[in-house]
Amino acid sequence: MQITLQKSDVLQKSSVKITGSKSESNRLLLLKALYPVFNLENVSNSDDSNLMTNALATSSNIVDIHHAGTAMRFLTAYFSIQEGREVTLTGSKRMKERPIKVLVEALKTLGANITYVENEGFPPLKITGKKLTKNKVSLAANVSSQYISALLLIASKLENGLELTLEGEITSVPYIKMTLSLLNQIGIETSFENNVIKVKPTTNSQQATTLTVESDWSSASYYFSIVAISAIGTEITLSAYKKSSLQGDSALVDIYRHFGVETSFGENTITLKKVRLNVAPLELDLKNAPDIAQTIAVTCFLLGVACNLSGLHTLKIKETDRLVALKTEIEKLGGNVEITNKSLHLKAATSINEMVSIATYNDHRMAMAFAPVALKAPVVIEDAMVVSKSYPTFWEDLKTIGFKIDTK
Ligand SMILES: O=C(O)C1=C[C@@H](OP(=O)(O)O)[C@@H](O)[C@H](O)C1
Ligand SMILES: C=C(OP(=O)(O)O)C(=O)O
Repeated sequence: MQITLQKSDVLQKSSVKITGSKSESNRLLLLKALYPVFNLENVSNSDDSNLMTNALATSSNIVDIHHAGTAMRFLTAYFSIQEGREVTLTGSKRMKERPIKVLVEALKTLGANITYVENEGFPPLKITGKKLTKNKVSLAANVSSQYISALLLIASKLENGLELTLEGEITSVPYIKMTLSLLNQIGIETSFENNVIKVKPTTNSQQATTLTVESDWSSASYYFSIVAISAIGTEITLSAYKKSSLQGDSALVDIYRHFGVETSFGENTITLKKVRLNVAPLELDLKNAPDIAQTIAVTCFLLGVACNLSGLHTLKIKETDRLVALKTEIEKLGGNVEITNKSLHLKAATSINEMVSIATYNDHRMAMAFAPVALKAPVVIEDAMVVSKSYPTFWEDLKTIGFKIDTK
């Protein structure tokens, strides 16, 4: 489905309730399968979390997780310890291009039985579950933090726990810390010192408790962008959020101050308000928050502000090569972008082309990051339902805050 977003005015004051974090949800769903003593509230209604729920519930020996990176990586570890079960874990065409060797090698070092069904180093995988007897492994930490989180999520089920040594520069660190915090919340002991993470084996004494997933900060980023390019005084209130978040993308609060957006915290809300017009060029390292790179690049383009974004080395192996996709689509709108393997450089734009058709490359974040363009010029978003990967009601929610959306 293709949609046309018409030039529209965001309501001066509006509010949106956003679904639970898909990162927190997919960790907690897996932990609940391992320790069925706790209840979850505000679980994400995203495709990726529904896929995770179904994959954990099925008894089928073929599990297809489509585009869901966290599900692919976390379930590789999960099925490795399901003794006596044989599963082929597969995904979309793109998933078969997203590397998984670092995780597979680490699990094999611990004793897992995993083979590649098609191409060496990539899904699909045939996993024969067994008891893993080793407890020490080193792995590269500069490719994807999801490999590390996957190992940590099963670590307390190994008879001697786990000691992970992280090699190289550690990428996406807040996601690793999120995993450790969630383990701690259900009573599992961990430590993270220098480049070594230790997880103690469980005593099976987890307390029954209810854990509430905070809403998704990456989804909130699109509203930060909308407020940033709106008139002074525009306010959007989002729920349910808290000040001490486990999600690294809560760095949005500091980052968008640069764009004249002030954030205030209510009891379980954040209110974003545009307070200042002048914006200086931006230099930013996003290695701790890769998922908001697209949002920020488009905000800068729409504000006519130059930016140099670094720390983007993981973007090439996500839902699409996000660096190439950003350059292509921003340039269709009239922007000037240079990219390397790990950075993006945008020149200050002076105008914007109308009725450009934005390709989304099976990437939810391409569709959502370019939606704010409509505030400057009418724009077409191709394959718009791609947003369901993380935020299925995105377009409905945009309508409630004043966007005009025509469906074709
Ligand atoms: O652990 C997670 O929930 C995630 C980790 C990040 O991936 P990388 O560590 O591969 O950068 C992030 O981009 C992804 O959307 C979610
Ligand atoms: C990269 C993402 O997801 P995943 O790696 O889990 O597919 C994302 O949601 O931006």
